[in-house]
Amino acid sequence: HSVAVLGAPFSKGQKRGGVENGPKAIRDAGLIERLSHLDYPVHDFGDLSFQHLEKDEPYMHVPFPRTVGRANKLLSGAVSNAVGAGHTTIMLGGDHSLAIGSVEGHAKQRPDLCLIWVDAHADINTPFTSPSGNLHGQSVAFMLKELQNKMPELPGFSWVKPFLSAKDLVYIGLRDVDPGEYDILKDLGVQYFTMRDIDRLGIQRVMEVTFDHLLSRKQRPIHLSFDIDAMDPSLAPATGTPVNGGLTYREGIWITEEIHNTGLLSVMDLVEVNPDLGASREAVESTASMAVDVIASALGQTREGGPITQESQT
Ligand SMILES: N[C@@H](CC/C=C/[B-](O)(O)O)C(=O)O
Ligand SMILES: [Mn+2]
Ligand SMILES: [Mn+2]
Repeated sequence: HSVAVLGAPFSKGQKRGGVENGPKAIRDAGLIERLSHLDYPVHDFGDLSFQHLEKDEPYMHVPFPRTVGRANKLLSGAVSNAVGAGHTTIMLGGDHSLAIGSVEGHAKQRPDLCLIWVDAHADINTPFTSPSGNLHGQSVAFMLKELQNKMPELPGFSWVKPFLSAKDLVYIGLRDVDPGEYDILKDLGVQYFTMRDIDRLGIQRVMEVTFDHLLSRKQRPIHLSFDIDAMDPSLAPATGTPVNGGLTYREGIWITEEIHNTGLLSVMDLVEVNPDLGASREAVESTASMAVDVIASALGQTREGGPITQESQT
């Protein structure tokens, strides 16, 4: 099958300028060229253009709700079309509020999808539990059926009907979870692996348990929502909410190689690359290059040159 690349230059899910330049930074790091070496056609759909609404007062302490809601409605349609056309779709962010549109649009085509959220953060605050009000820290709360009665009617989001069950979600890389998020994760029994869990179990076991949890009853499409801040800040410094003690390069690439090997990857988000936040040009380039490596390995690029075969895994 073919690959579609879709840029989403958007930043209003949080307050730090520059993340809207993420798609360009990732492209400038050679994404399309790298994907051209893989064995299927790549269609670059370019970048979506988002309207910034003039009147968009905060709701409670949540900034730009209508702008974020509108952007995600547009993105949902674009992702739905790309998946419907048979493409494995790569969405380049932009901040992580874009996952609302990306996963919702994917679920319109593949309602049986499961979601693997690789991130230092859980992004599962409601407007009531959020310490910042920033919607990039609330994305998952809009998706979950079990949180429907905990969510207010946010202006701009009436089009979003919760579509995901807590059992269809797994987190990998958590290390900065707010108290309200912790309560939600525990109440809903969400399967998650913190960085401590990864140190205890090792990344191979984490992926085995993840796939057993999500795929053992039946194989189904995977939505991988990869926040670049899951990686250790030494590897991805140019991002809005860096947290020490992140994934090593090899852990990050193990995750994406294993997801590729399921043959079930359908949509991948790569978000939160903010080229304005790198302390140097090298810092920006290493962050964007990390993003390209993560995407390329999720799409089949291997470290041993050819396809990863059974014997090479022994
Ligand atoms: N939990 C914090 C941080 C949110 C982080 C969002 B990110 O994972 O998309 O970077 C908040 O809700 O403000
Ligand atoms: Mn995130
Ligand atoms: Mn994050």
